[in-house]
Amino acid sequence: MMNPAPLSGLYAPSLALVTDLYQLTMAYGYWQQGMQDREAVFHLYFRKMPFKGGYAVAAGLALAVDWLENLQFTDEDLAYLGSLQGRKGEPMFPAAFLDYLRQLRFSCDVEAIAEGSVVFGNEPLLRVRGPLLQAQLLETALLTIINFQTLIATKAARIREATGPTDQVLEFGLRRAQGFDGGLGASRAAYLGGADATSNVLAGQRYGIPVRGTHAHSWVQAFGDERAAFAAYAQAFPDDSVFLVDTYDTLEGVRLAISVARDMRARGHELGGIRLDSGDLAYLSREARAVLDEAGFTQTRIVASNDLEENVITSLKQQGARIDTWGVGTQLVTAYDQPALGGVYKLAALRKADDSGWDFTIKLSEQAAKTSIPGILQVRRYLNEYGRPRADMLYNTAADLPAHTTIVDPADATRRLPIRPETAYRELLQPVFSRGQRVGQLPTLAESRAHAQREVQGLDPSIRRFLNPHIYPVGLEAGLHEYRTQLILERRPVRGA
Ligand SMILES: Nc1ncnc2c1ncn2[C@@H]1O[C@H](COP(=O)(O)OP(=O)(O)OP(=O)(O)O)[C@@H](O)[C@H]1O
Ligand SMILES: O=P(O)(O)OC[C@H]1O[C@H](OP(=O)(O)OP(=O)(O)O)[C@H](O)[C@@H]1O
Ligand SMILES: O=C(O)c1cccnc1
Repeated sequence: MMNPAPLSGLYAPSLALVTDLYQLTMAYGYWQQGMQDREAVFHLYFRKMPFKGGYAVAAGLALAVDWLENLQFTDEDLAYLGSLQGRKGEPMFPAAFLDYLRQLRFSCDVEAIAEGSVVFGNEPLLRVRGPLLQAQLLETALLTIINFQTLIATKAARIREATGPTDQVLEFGLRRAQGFDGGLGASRAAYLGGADATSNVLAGQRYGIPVRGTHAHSWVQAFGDERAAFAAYAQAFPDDSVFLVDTYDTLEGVRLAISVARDMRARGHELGGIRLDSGDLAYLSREARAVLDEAGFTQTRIVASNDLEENVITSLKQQGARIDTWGVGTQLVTAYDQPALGGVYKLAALRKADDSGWDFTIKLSEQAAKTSIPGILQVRRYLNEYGRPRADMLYNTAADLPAHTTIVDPADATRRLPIRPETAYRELLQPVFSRGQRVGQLPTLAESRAHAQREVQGLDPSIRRFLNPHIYPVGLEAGLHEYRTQLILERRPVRGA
């Protein structure tokens, strides 16, 4: 089926108010202090791997780019901000500041990891460098977009891992999604992460995702008689019919589907498939396959749905289920077992007030893993002799990199991985905006999807497994590790015994 070109400009006109109030109060404060143009560097990253998995799939960059390109405060936005009042009834933001916001145009540098890339905890997916006020203002929207997209793309990749590469995965989640926007975003991310199609028609129009579907139980109920319902559906879609066979008795439903399929075949049409939506899907699919094959319908597909997710799919496969198309809704679009990715956006460097260099900043935490990483970071992915990811190193691009680098595990500094100088690598953060202007072309959604599949398949199976996956090594370049340790020691209050 040909798909029309996707619409662009999802976030036009500007959605500048997709932010938390505190971003705007800080912006006002920076402007008042004359700090608005101090150059700053922020990193967006998550710490804990979603779904206790071994990898995540980066997603959302194209949406973030769309939002950034359209970013400006409209007259309506400014009128609303002008109407906000403080506790004593005074305007929260003075007119001069609103005028400043009116002329504000996005002018940051953005580097990002391509959508569909496999990523791990602590790695900046995005690096923003630019005027402090602006770079700070982007935090909430960037996190909203990247957190959700990455979460759902990762869930979809896991479901794809369970089904294997040749089965079909249909995303059926819209009705159970967190609202229209949640459903639309989830359909995009699910496709990027490995789903083949969606039932969500708006996502088909917006993003060019193939749309697919079967029919509901209500269709059968409306006819009362299953055979009549199937025949009527076949009349409407003689070459695109999938019959839902479990409204009354599943195996009887399969026999009726075959009876209608024979009539269809006599008229030169083939039944596309049947759908199972309840009961023991392993048993019923095996039985259905046997009956279909026996009747000569070996190409008729078996679609299954009913609260499916990667563990159930894995179990069904192990039980010899003969399902070749998986309809997955609730568990995928809501990321049911982990409904949020905890990505953060942290300030890592600030130009000195006298412009004589950088101050690298750090946020301390009781938990060592939560202490931020200072610097202007790049992620270098070292590859093994087969071109597969071996280990990732975060390093500060503003410091010299020695010829012989060593990766230090920030959770346990005694764990070190020396890197031979000839080891092949890729730099994952690539320019997307330079001073607010786009750099290069973004891949299409279908290209990012293909990239995701190559990336996940390029990982060692020990990292891809669901149960206690092997932890992929991600560490700090030794010099950066030492510098960070020194900053922590300088900042941490010393308490005597
Ligand atoms: N053979 C199986 N092994 C493991 N899990 C299965 C198997 N068959 C179905 N499931 C899953 O078990 C869960 C519950 O299935 P069950 O048949 O009880 O569904 P249900 O929704 O309660 O049934 P119904 O739709 O008839 O009310 C679903 O997530 C389903 O995908
Ligand atoms: O189970 P999920 O993974 O969320 O997949 C979507 C579900 O939505 C439909 O059920 P619903 O009962 O809403 O309608 P139906 O009459 O079409 O089955 C469909 O039959 C699936 O079971
Ligand atoms: O087309 C289907 O079979 C479908 C669509 C949405 C939800 N459940 C099933």
